[in-house]
Amino acid sequence: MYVLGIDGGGTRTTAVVADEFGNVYMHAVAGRSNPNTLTQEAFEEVLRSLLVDLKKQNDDVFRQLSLCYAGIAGVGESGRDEEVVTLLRKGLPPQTVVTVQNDAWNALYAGTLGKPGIVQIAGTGAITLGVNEEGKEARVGGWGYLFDDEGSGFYLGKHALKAIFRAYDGRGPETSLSNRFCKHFQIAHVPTIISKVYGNEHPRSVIAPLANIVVEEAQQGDAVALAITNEACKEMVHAIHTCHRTLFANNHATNIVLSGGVFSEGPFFIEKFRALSKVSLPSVTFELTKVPPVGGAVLAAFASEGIQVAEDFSARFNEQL
Ligand SMILES: Nc1ncnc2c1ncn2[C@@H]1O[C@H](COP(=O)(O)OP(=O)(O)OP(=O)(O)O)[C@@H](O)[C@H]1O
Repeated sequence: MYVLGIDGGGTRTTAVVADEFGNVYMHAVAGRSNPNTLTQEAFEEVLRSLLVDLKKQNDDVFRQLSLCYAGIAGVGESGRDEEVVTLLRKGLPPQTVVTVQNDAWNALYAGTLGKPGIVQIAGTGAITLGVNEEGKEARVGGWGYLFDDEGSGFYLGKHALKAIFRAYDGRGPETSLSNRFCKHFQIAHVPTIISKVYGNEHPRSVIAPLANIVVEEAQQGDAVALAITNEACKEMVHAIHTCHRTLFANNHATNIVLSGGVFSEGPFFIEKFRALSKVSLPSVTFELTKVPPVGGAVLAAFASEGIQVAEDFSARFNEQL
């Protein structure tokens, strides 16, 4: 069975046609596709060009597409799902069943390989989502960087900035983050960071990338950086517990997937998550995604029809992508 998976993000949109064995037939990339940050024409053009590109690559397979699952950023809360379904239908063969969801679901299935579970995403922003065996869905957090998004890159960066200014004043302990941030911004003194944060770029784009440094310093043993990452993990585990309680019995053997740039140093976080939930959620397992998000979209398409994929799906998919 041929399936089209689409991962529409804030920077680019990826589409892949694959089968249940993980064979990849077509692969196309276009610009960002969050409908809330694009004009209607620009949004339609991204999806149209993506489908035209795929069709050109292999018209024979394209005509046989059974399912299309598009996980698109900004879709869900905005209530624009139906509009996106209609748009995709225009460019797809008549028999193709189209499903449109928020792109966070791609991340879940990229880890659970199509099974129920929970995903904790921590990129620039953060959100917790899950689905159970009955198809019930739950979402916790991710309501915006100004007051939510605990555990995100922005959260880590913001708390680290707070800490270096406290250290500068003598209100808080010394931290290696001060030197690291000065080097990062190529400045000599901590207060000069202010002009960088309140400069021309959006503060989120300046603050979130500091997360790499925070995690590096935490791994090097800096107590302040370590406390920030520990607090972030506690917050995320709180969100995971809340989501879990809504969907599963306490002793359910749930897959909890960690996805997003903040988890690049996977084992460091997995260990913390395990320790924090050892008593409260003894049967859960934490894991990183096994295929890229677009692979998660393909898996979500199969899951939506109750189709089991081959055991070596991820290995073949990753090899062929
Ligand atoms: N090795 C690393 N260790 C810790 N954090 C990292 C690492 N690499 C990247 N990050 C952080 O991950 C974040 C970006 O992650 P990602 O690319 O998944 O997010 P995004 O797609 O831009 O945002 P979102 O998922 O919120 O839409 C940044 O805050 C960055 O600092």
